[in-house]
Formats: sequence, C-alpha cells, structure tokens
Amino acid sequence: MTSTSTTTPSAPPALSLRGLRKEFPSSAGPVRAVDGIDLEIAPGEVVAFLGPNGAGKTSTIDMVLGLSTPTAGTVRVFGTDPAEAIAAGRVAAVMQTGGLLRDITVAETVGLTAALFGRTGSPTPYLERAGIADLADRLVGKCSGGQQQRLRFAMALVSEPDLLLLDEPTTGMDVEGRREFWAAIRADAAAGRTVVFATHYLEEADAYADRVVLVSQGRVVADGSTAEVKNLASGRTVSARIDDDGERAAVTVQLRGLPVVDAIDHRGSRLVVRTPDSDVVARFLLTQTTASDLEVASENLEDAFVALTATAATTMDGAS
Ligand SMILES: Nc1ncnc2c1ncn2[C@@H]1O[C@H](COP(=O)(O)OP(=O)(O)OP(=O)(O)O)[C@@H](O)[C@H]1O
Repeated sequence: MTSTSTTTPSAPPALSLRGLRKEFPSSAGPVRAVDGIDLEIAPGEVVAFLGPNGAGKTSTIDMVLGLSTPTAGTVRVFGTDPAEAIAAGRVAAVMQTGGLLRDITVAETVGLTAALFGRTGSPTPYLERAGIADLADRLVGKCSGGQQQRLRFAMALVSEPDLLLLDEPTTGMDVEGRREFWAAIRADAAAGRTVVFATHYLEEADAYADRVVLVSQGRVVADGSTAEVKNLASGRTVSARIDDDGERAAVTVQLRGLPVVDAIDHRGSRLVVRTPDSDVVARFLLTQTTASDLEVASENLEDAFVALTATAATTMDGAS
C-alpha cells in the first residue's frame, strides 16, 4: 500500500451509543426500557437489532431519531447529535405505521415528500429503488401492507440518508411481501448505506443482516456476526425419562457437572437437556443411568433465541 504524508482522521461511527438509558414514569415506579446500552456501528454495516417484545428496541430507535431524550448516556450519529444529523438529512426511518395519506397515489406521496426536501425531480427513481414503480398510480389506501412499507422506504430514500433505521418494518407481512421488501433494502444497502433494523425474527436477522445485536430487558445480551448467532442458536435438546425421583435428582446434579450442558429442565418424569453436544449427553444417559425413551431434537431457532435472551450477558467469541 502506498502511503502519503497526510493523515486522514478516521470517519466517525455511523452510530455510537454510550451508557444509554431510558426510563418511563409509571404508577408502579419507573420502567427502565433501555438499561445501559453501549454500541458502535460503522458506516456501511447492516445491523439487526433483535429482541423480544418489550426489549427496548423502539425506545432506542426513538432516541437515535431524536424523538425522545435519553434519561442518561449519549447518542451520536456520524459524530453529531441526532437532531443535527436529521436536519442534515443524514438519517431517515421506516416505521411500522403512520405517515401515509390513503387518498393520493404512490407517486404523489413520494413527490410530496421530495417537495418537502426541496427536490423537484421525478419520484420515479425512488419508486424504482423501492421496487414499486409499477404501483406509481395506485391509491395508497389500495396498497397492501407490504407495498405501503416499500412506499415508506421510497419516502425515506428521498433525503439520500447515510443511515436508515427500520423499526420492525415487516410486521404483518406475508412471506413473499417480506422477501420483496428485504430484497429492495438489501439492493440499496449494497451501495454503502448503513442500515439498522429492529426485528423479532431471528430468521430475518440471519437472512438480511451482517451483524446481529441481541437485546433483552434493555441490555445488549449478545453482539456478533450472523454466523456467530447461528452457532449460539444451533444447540440441541436431549430428553429422556427417568422414573425414579431420587435417581432423576442425582442425574441432574451429574449432568450439571458436564461442561457441554447448557440447561436442564424437568417435565414430569422427563429430563430435558440443552446442549451443543447431544452425543455426549445421550451416551452418558444411556450408559450411566436407567434413562429410557431418549429423544434428540434440533432446537427451534425461536426457542434458542428465547433461551439466549433469557440468559443475561451471553458473550460471543470474536464479537465485534
Ligand atoms: N411511553 C412509555 N411509557 C411507559 N413505558 C413504556 C413507554 N414506551 C415503552 N415503554 C416500556 O418500555 C419497555 C421497552 O419498550 P419498547 O417499545 O422499547 O420495546 P420493543 O423492544 O420495541 O418492543 P416491541 O418489539 O414489542 O415493539 C417496555 O416494557 C414498554 O412497556
């Protein structure tokens, strides 16, 4: 690599969250929606903010968009505060609902948005990028939920934002609608845009993000590449029946001593063991105990996700 005598200061992160907290008052005392999030997202990353209901995803996105003020901590967007980044048109959002007039056409909607940004050109390029050029003359109220989301995406593109935030953008869409929506987002992100999206769906995060940030109860519980998250979620369950209560209790203690055992549940006379190495657990149960009726199952991704988010502070090797 050739070197020059000038040093370029490194570009600020697209998004930097430091000690971010958000509390809402309630009659039962403050609700801590976001509980100390530290996160840095580099320009060009496509990141899924993945978590169950109430994890704090929307509260975090609202603070990034300057729609609410942190109780503590800081949000920096391309090195500036959110209001400044939004005023400069560097950030745009696709939210789940709202913001559309049903009685005008798709093209008119994008044209109006463009006028707000002082752009006078044709809306067609934005419609094309969002994959809805063929719907230009359709009334917004006649569009499906998925088509309306792609319209919101076209509107978000008008300011050519460097950072695009999407809050559970595919909720309620069918599989085909989701696929088309994400195809449009991915094609656009390939040009270098930073994309951060909140989702409940592990599969969606896996298919469309480069990096997954798992949040639960207002905290980041895991952060890594989608491959790392898939690894975490690739465990199995081994279940077997042990009729004798005393033996079942003793075997539970022994299993806890095995390094490959992640968790043990009791369902009646069955032991259910979560493990990344089902062979070791199955061999132990069949050769060292009276266990019978043994079953090995691959874990459902959603189950694994729930298990991960229920376990605070999971860490991944090589997490970025
Ligand atoms: N305005 C508010 N007043 C009181 N509590 C709130 C408010 N907004 C959010 N919360 C609470 O904060 C927590 C986090 O909510 P948030 O909407 O950020 O989660 P989420 O991960 O986006 O959930 P979902 O996937 O269901 O949209 C929840 O317990 C929620 O009830």
